[in-house]
Amino acid sequence: MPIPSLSLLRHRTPTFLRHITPFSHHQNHHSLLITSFKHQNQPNLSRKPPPNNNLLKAKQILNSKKDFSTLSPILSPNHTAAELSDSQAIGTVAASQANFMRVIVTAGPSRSREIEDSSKNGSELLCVVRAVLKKIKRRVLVGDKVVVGSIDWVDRRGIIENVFQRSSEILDPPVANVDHLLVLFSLEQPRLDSFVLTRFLIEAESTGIPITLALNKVELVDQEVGYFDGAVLLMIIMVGVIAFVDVESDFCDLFMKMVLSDWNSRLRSWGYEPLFCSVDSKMGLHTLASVLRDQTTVILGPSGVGKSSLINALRNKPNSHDEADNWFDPIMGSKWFEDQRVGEVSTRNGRGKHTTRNVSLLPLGGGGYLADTPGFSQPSLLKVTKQSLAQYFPETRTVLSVNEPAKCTFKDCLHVGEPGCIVKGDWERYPLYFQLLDEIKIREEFQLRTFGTKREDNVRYKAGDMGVQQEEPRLEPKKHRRQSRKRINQSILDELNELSSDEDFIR
Ligand SMILES: Nc1nc2c(ncn2[C@@H]2O[C@H](COP(=O)(O)OP(=O)(O)OP(=O)(O)O)[C@@H](O)[C@H]2O)c(=O)[nH]1
Ligand SMILES: [Zn+2]
Repeated sequence: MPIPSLSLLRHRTPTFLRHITPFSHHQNHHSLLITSFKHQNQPNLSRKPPPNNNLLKAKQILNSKKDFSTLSPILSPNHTAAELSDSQAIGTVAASQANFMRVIVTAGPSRSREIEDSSKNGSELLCVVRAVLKKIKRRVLVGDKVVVGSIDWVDRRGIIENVFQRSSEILDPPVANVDHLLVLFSLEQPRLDSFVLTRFLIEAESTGIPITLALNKVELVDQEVGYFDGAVLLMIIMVGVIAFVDVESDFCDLFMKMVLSDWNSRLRSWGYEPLFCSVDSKMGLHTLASVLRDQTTVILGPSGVGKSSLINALRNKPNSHDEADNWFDPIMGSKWFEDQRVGEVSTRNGRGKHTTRNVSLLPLGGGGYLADTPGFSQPSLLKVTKQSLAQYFPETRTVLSVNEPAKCTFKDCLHVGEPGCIVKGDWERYPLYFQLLDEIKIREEFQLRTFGTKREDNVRYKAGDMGVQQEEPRLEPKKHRRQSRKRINQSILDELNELSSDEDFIR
């Protein structure tokens, strides 16, 4: 069986998305921090404490009350604005440009004389990152919730002093605290393809972040007569005649409804409730706007499906009379949040031209943020293992969780027809599951041969300081760093391509 997707991978940077558990990120970078914290807080029983230990401790506590950005661990989510000094605020990093971060204030100091009300919420601040954070290599990402200090409210400048614990993190584009993924496809130009859609959905599912599926360009469906073959087309016309519709005017409408309802029922059987929309005809945009409200959403989907167009439409249009629209107060002359560049779809292959570049969180009218991602033809699925694949298909996930006590006979069942397997083959995407499973198996076998271990097992967990779980690379003696990861991934892809062309040859 050919593996059509893989040849495309060669030319594109894959999108890795990952979802992280609290405390698991940044551990490598924070050994300095954690050690210093440990020495302050854990009594050293084997040695007599220095006489000024208590004083030192008290001073630290005082300091951290006044300004909680001293050398302390990542802030926990329950720190509140009440602990802020007058020149501090809490905000969200919305964009990063060279050495500057654009922070949008979400909570100002509560007892400030200058800022008596909460009117600073929504203010854009141009910030640099405090030198010590750079020294200890604490990366500040777009999406991070941060404490900004030394704020000049007139010039809108500040210094990022500390970062809050992240609830999630995706890798490409690097965005923290994403709470929603919008998988966007178009019905036409480029035409919706169930395998490509499945790859994007699996990649999105593997992050654990909630997903909304939206299908754009619905108005193009009635123009694309090639959608059905001749026989089906004839049937539709006959149905139209039988139903006494005015074929001239209503044929397109009927045709569109049939296509949409066909996709609707298919996608529902996959476990999704698709939203149909059109940036051009503005259909479905209000529904989308209300789904996105007050969340940080990252849009992903292939190139040319209309991600940038949708962002522009959502940001410029619905509810523009709402007061909530004015919550974002940019610095005069700021341009980073302005319209996203919309690409042209290549007339030759119906694909977009990869116009999206930097990642920014664009403030939405009704509250919340939306981030664009560059459109890739295929996500790599390099984070998905053959054991985890089934749980990223809602169809099998449901069966597996409903039958939790029963389970499959074998612990490591891959659900490909083993005796005693509770996953049956009566679902549309079962063949796609097989196809992806084959691809992942080949990749894992290759990794096993090359690394001597599977990629997932390259990481081991140990209980670190303060009970924090730490990730550590498990390196095979003398085996590590033989080849760069990039080269190994490239050779996996090369091998897969060879395999698929061999199979073509056998046919
Ligand atoms: N007919 C039609 N065209 C649309 C619609 N939405 C977007 N387009 C067009 O589709 C093309 C691609 O749109 P973009 O917004 O650049 O697509 P994208 O997904 O951001 O593409 P990348 O940036 O390459 O990932 C542009 O020519 C848009 O005008 C729609 O609802 N209907
Ligand atoms: Zn099974």
